This record gives sequence, C-alpha cells and structure tokens, in this order.
Amino acid sequence: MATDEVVGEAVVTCEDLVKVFRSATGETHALRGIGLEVLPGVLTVVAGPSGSGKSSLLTLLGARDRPSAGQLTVLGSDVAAASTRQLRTLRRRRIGFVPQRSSEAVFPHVRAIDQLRQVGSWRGDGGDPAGALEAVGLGDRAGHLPSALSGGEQQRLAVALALVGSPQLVVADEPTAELDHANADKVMDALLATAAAGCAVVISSHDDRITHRADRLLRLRHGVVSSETSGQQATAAVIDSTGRLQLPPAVLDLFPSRRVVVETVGDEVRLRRPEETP
Ligand SMILES: Nc1ncnc2c1ncn2[C@@H]1O[C@H](COP(=O)(O)OP(=O)(O)OP(=O)(O)O)[C@@H](O)[C@H]1O
Repeated sequence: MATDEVVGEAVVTCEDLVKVFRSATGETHALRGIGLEVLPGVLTVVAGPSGSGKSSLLTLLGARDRPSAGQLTVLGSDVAAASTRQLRTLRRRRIGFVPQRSSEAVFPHVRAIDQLRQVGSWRGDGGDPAGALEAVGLGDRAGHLPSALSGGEQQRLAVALALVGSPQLVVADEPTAELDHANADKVMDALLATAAAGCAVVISSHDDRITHRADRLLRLRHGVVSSETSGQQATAAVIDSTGRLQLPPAVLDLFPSRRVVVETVGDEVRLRRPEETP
C-alpha cells in the first residue's frame, strides 16, 4: 500500500504498555511503556535485537496475553478487562496469528486444506482455502498432514492459516525465519497483499530483506520503541509519554558520562556534554 493513502481507524491502540514476567529468579521488564496505534491497510514490521521485547509485544497485540500495566485495546476490546471467553472469540473470528514456533499454530492430525477450511469457517464466509495455500506456495501440498511437511512448509501453512477468511488483524512473529529467500519473498507478497486489501498486519523480523519492505518500521530496544520510519519519511526517534527518548547507540557513545545538557536554540534542540568542572 502507499503509506500516504488515508487509512482507517486504529485496529489496535496501546498506551504506556508494560509487560513484566515474574519467576523464581526475579522480574524481567520485557516492555517498559509502549504507545502505538496499528492501522488497517498497513504492514508494520517490528524489528530489534534479541530480547528487545518483539515477541512479548506481538503476543499482546494478538490478544494472546494481558498487559501487566497500561492500556491495550484490540479491535474494540480492552484486553486487560475482557473475559477469557471474549478474548478467545475475538482471536478465533478476527485475528490471524503466527507464533514464533509456527508448528504450534497447525493442527497436527488434519490435512492442510481441511485445517484451512475449518479456520476459514470460524472467520465467517470460509474465505478461499485453496487460494491461501497457493499464496504461500503450498498449492501442491493441500492433502498433506503437517507431519509430512518440512519446517519451512509448516511455517508457510501457519501463515496461510493466519490469512484465510479475511481477518481484520494479522500478527506474525518472524514468519519468514525458517524460509529461503524465494519463499520469504512469497510470504511477504502474501502479507503485503493482505494489508493492501485493508487488513492491519504486524510482523516481527530481524531480516533487512523483510524490514525494507515494510510500510512502517518500528525499532524496539530494551522494551521501548526507539524509532519509527513510515514510507518515505525520515526515521524519527520516539519520545514516550514520560518524555524519555532513546538515543541511537552511536550517539549514546558520545556521552560516556551518561549526562547531557539539553538546549533549545530557536527551532532546534541541541544535546551537548556537560562541561567538566575542574
Ligand atoms: N515467559 C517468560 N518468562 C520470563 N521472561 C520472559 C518470558 N518471555 C520473555 N521473557 C523475557 O522478556 C524479554 C523479552 O523477550 P522477547 O521474547 O519478547 O524478546 P524478542 O525481542 O522477541 O527476542 P528474540 O528475537 O530472541 O525472539 C527477554 O529478556 C526474555 O528473556
């Protein structure tokens, strides 16, 4: 899609979204205050180093987990307040989700085409199961059980299951991780076509070949969105609701004392190292 086009109301909104995992060994603050909107007709890629919070964020956006704090609204439902049954219905009818371990998304004892028919029927009109398989290059695997598919083929089946039956939101955690270039391109084509048809699509990826095809690219670092790039616009650093800004690593290196003087000069804001006191 062209990002300059007018897009509709946000499908997901989050404000000050926090996710803390607690275990016997302590707490991990996976997400530390995320604010964003996910728009229909747009393919958003979430990138960032390992452990930056991508899977934690996508799991929340797909209404598969509840936030520890903050506001999360997915397709009109407040995820913190909704009942388990409401969230299950929301996911089944309106959200396509590809988990990081994509084999978890496929039904092990059901032929590929039959699982697509089943999931399509949950979403309403049944969609086009054969077309969904074709779109990910599995047209000749319709009668196969998942056990007869390779890891990459199972990943493509998981993508087809997420796309079939016109969901309003598709969330896919590294959906090309197990694919070669040609098949990764095919899966990206299918995801972009789904976004162009009006769906909100959010995927995570480490892969530059994927990130450069995004309509919108969000970079996560240490559990916050550090920068955002949309269409032809220059990459913008993101200031969160408390006024925090993450400097890019190369700029951060200019401030070894981790102290900075912020000056406003006309329209410009300048950062400089504090003067050494003798
Ligand atoms: N269920 C969990 N219990 C405890 N800690 C968790 C859990 N899930 C994630 N974490 C921690 O939260 C942080 C963010 O993890 P997350 O999986 O969201 O990162 P990621 O960016 O998706 O990483 P990767 O690219 O390696 O998949 C990490 O420090 C991780 O160890």
